[in-house]
Amino acid sequence: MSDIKTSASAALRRKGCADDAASHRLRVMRIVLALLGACFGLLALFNALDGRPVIALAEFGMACCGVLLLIKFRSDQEAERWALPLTMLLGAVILLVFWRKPVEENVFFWIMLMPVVSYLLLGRYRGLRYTAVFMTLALAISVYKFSQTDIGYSLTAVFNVVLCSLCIFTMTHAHEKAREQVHRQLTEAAVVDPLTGLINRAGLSARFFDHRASLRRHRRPGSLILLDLDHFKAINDSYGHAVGDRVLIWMADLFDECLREMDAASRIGGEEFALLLPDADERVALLIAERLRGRIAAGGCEIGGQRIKVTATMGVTPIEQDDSDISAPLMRADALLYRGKRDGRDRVVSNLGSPDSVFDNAPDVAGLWSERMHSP
Ligand SMILES: Nc1nc2c(ncn2[C@@H]2O[C@H](COP(=O)(O)OP(=O)(O)OP(=O)(O)O)[C@@H](O)[C@H]2O)c(=O)[nH]1
Repeated sequence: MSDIKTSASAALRRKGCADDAASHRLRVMRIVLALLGACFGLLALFNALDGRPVIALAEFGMACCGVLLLIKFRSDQEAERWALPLTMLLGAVILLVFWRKPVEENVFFWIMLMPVVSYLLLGRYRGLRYTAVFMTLALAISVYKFSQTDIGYSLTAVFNVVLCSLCIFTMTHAHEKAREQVHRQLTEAAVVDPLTGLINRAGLSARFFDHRASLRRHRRPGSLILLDLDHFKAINDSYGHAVGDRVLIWMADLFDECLREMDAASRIGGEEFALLLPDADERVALLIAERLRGRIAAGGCEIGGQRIKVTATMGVTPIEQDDSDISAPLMRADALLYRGKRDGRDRVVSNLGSPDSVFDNAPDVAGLWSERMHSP
């Protein structure tokens, strides 16, 4: 029903506890830049003391670049944008030094660093492609250099570098794959209710932010239905907790049946559900809530051959332009829901009035419903 993965990362990002791909990249990039700055600074110092001022100056320039970029990179977007150019620049510098220097085995160490850096900065797929290209070029340069007479390193050294690089390449790939899997699982677990498979409040909050962006950009309406099962404690007491659980799952299935792809159904409490309906004004949301209420009350829930009477009370509210987060519409819907509970339960309450009074003289109700159910 909802794009759980998108919700998950967005929810975590907004909760500030994300190991989301972009913020992971930003953190890694800052570490890489700090290390490069320090390494080039040290190399510049050694070369200056060793009487090689030109190289020392170039290395000092690289160290300054690293530090400047470290100060500049503050946002996830910048990290995403600069990850590839930075990796390419570093790879190009290493290959250039390797190509230019006739006797320089030290460059081998830097070559072996590249798989790790590219996987960390580019992720699994781009890291794999980039490392493959980089390693092929490095190997081609080694082979070319062997064809030269002034070669400064042995075939054994090259063989060891190739083996070591392959090991690092494979281990980094395996590690990045495992990290991504764990990240995905954790992200999903953080926003999915394990019993019903619906998103939880964090997931709903993420969907709300997505919806709010489109609400502000395109001025599309949106509504929220807060639904609470009536006397659920009595169901648990009469039939047992396991049957209560089955009723909750049945509710989730019902949402799957009655809502569209773009709607977000969430379980935000024990027997409390919130339905975020993008592109539905208050009137349409009221109609949907009333149809849903009718479906729940009419059929009841059949579990293990016995029919369990289930009813629900709902509060319906439109999403307002200035709702800064999901708690604002939730509070409004909760007040309406409370009114419904107080007035006898098994009803839908909105500020428009009762569904009967709103739809009594509306010949377009069936059309409104079918139009909504057939849109994506
Ligand atoms: N089976 C099951 N029961 C749950 C779960 N989470 C909460 N509950 C139960 O849901 C019941 C909620 O009871 P109340 O808050 O009194 O609400 P209610 O009985 O539905 O009464 P009203 O909301 O006033 O109509 C409690 O008995 C909780 O133990 C769950 O995951 N599974």
